Amino acid sequence: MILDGKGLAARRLELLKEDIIEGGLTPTLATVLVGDDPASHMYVRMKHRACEQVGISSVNISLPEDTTTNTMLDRIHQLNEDSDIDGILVQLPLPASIDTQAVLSAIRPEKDVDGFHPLNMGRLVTGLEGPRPCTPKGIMTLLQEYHIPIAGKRAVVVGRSVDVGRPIALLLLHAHATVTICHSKTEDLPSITKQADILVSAAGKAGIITRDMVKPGVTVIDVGTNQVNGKLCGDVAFSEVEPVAGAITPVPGGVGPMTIASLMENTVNSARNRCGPFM
Ligand SMILES: NC(=O)C1=CN([C@@H]2O[C@H](COP(=O)(O)OP(=O)(O)OC[C@H]3O[C@@H](n4cnc5c(N)ncnc54)[C@H](OP(=O)(O)O)[C@@H]3O)[C@@H](O)[C@H]2O)C=CC1
Ligand SMILES: Nc1nc(=O)c2c([nH]1)NC[C@@H]1CN(c3ccc(C(=O)N[C@@H](CCC(=O)O)C(=O)O)cc3)C=[N+]21
Repeated sequence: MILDGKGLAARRLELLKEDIIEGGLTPTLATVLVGDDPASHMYVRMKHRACEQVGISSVNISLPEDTTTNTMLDRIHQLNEDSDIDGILVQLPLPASIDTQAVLSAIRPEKDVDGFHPLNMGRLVTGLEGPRPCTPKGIMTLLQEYHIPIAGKRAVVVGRSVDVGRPIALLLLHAHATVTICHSKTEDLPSITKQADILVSAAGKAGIITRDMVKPGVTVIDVGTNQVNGKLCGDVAFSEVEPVAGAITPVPGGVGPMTIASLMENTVNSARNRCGPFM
């Protein structure tokens, strides 16, 4: 079975559009984009297009590659103070000269639609309500929509980044999976991935998950977005893994659109909570 993230995301955006109208909400998202990496520009454009589609106002702040951490902090501060702005997204990665953690920590937690602020990360660890990182949130929505059993199952996450690997491992743990996190120092990766009932690959390495590394019937979530000869492909060797998998996300059309739908949901939640913080 193919897990159709593109279709599900489109349905979620339609529902969100109705929620915005019914709630009389006027959500506004601000994106901050530094430098001229074409992929980052494309992703930010996609986010603004989704905003337009659901009725979220959006503004983009583009800054040059040589922007300093202090200038970034000033801009974040202005957005924090601007009562018209509900959500702030700083497109990652930032140039190496900018202190990413300092920037993410400067965003008011109530406006942190990526869920990357340390306070919101703490809420994620403890299981308190709060904005969840968009890609992991989108993956959980996809698993729930397709009624993939999680409780008691073995989940293996390949990748331990702060934005994807760690938070998806925690969300799966909260849903009562038995979770293993793998990374570049993991020894004998195939022996671990073969145990997975749910395998999430967020390594950013085209084709690292092959047929011999998975158990028949596994649910495969492919987060990877890799450019190979000008073509977008995931971490999973799709054509050989798909026949043995019970369910699998395609790239494109899987996790990516769900990430954007989650961002829209987090922005609307911020607008709903405008009068008070997340509880
Ligand atoms: N579709 C979407 O919505 C999104 C897609 N992405 C994509 O997902 C991928 C991962 O993103 P992100 O988490 O930010 O990337 P990072 O580069 O920050 O993290 C990659 C992780 O994978 C691990 N890793 C790398 N190579 C291997 C290997 N051969 N075996 C085992 N583990 C390995 C690294 O280990 P170590 O820690 O030891 O270095 C690291 O923990 C990228 O392709 C990115 O473009 C990201 C966000 C959203
Ligand atoms: N602060 C921050 N938050 C993010 O959420 C964030 C980020 N920075 N930096 C980069 C990554 C990457 N990311 C994607 C979003 C959508 C698609 C997506 O929709 N992809 C389409 C394909 C697009 C195409 O055709 O190339 C798909 O998979 O179907 C992919 C990747 C969000 N990220």
